[in-house]
Amino acid sequence: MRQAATTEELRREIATLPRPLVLVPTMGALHEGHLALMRRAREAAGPHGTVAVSIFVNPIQFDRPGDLAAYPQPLADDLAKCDAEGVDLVFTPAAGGMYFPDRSITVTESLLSRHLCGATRPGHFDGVCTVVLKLFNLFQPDAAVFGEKDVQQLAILRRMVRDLDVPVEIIGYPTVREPDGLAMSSRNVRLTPEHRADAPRIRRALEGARSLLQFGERSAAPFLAAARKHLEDSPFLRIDYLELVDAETLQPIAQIKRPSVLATAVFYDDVRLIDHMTLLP
Ligand SMILES: Nc1ncnc2c1ncn2[C@@H]1O[C@H](COP(=O)(O)OP(=O)(O)OP(=O)(O)O)[C@@H](O)[C@H]1O
Ligand SMILES: CC(C)(CO)[C@@H](O)C(=O)[O-]
Ligand code: BAL
Repeated sequence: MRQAATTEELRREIATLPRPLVLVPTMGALHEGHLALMRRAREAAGPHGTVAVSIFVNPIQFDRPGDLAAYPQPLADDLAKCDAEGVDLVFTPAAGGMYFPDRSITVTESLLSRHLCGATRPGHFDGVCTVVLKLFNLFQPDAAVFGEKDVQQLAILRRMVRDLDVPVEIIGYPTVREPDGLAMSSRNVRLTPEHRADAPRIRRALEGARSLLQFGERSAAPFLAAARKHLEDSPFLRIDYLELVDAETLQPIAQIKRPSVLATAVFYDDVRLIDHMTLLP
C-alpha cells in the first residue's frame, strides 16, 4: 500500500497508478461502514485498477469547534485497516495541509442544503463540497464511493458533479449497521454505555413511523408525530431535527406522493448522530 502525506506526493503517486481509479473519501476512525465502501470501490476499479482512500478531518465542515477537537483520529489503526482491505493508496494530509491560509474560494450549495443537516450545521455542506472538489481535482478519480447514511451529502455531491460538470461517477452505498440497528458512525465510540444502549431507538423510531405506510397514511404529520414520540421517550437524547422531505429535492413535504426521506439528527450530550429512512408511497 502506498501512502502520500502531501499534495505533491499524491500527484506523483497518482501518475504511476493504474486506471480506473476509485476514491473513497473519509475522515478516518474507520469502521465496517468504511470498509464496505472500500470493497465497493474495488468492485468498481476491478482487480487491476486502483482503490484510493483519503483520510482528512476537514476543519471547514465543522460547525462546532468541540466536535472537531473530539473527532477520533486513530491513524495507525486506520492505515492497518486500509492495508488489510487491499487499498492501493492512502492520502493522509496534515491538518493544515489542504488549504492555503488565505483561501478565498468556496463551493456553495444553495438549495439541497436548506434543510436537515444543512439547516442545523451552517456552512457544513459548503465545507464538504469544497474539500470533495479539491480531492477530485487532486486524485482525478474515475469514480468515488459515498455512504447513503449521509443522505443529504450524497444528494448534494451528485448535484455538484452535475452542476459543475465534474467528470467523476458518484457511487452510493447502503448504510451499514450494528447488529442492534444503530447506523455505524465514527462518533459512536464517544457515546457513554447508557447512551449507546439507548441509541438503537433512532432506527426503531424511523421504522415505527414507516409502518404507517401500510395503513394507507400519506400525510406527513402522523409520520413525524410517531417518530418524535418514540425519540422523546428517551430520557437521554435531544432532537436536533426531524423532517420529512422529498427524496430528490430534500425540501419538506406535506403529503407522501413520491419517494421521500424521513431523516433525523439527535444529540446524546454533545455527540450528534444521524439516520434516515426512505418512504416509498
Ligand atoms: N454506517 C455507514 N454505512 C455506510 N457508509 C458509511 C457509514 N458511516 C459512514 N459512511 C460513509 O463513509 C464516508 C466517510 O464518512 P465519515 O468518515 O464521516 O464517517 P462517519 O462514520 O460518517 O463519521 P461521522 O458520522 O462521525 O461523521 C462517507 O461517505 C459516509 O457516508
Ligand atoms: C466526504 C467527507 C470525507 C468530506 O470531508 C466527509 O464529509 C465524510 O466523511 O462524509
Ligand atoms: N459524515 C459526515 C461528516 C461530518 O459529520 O462532518
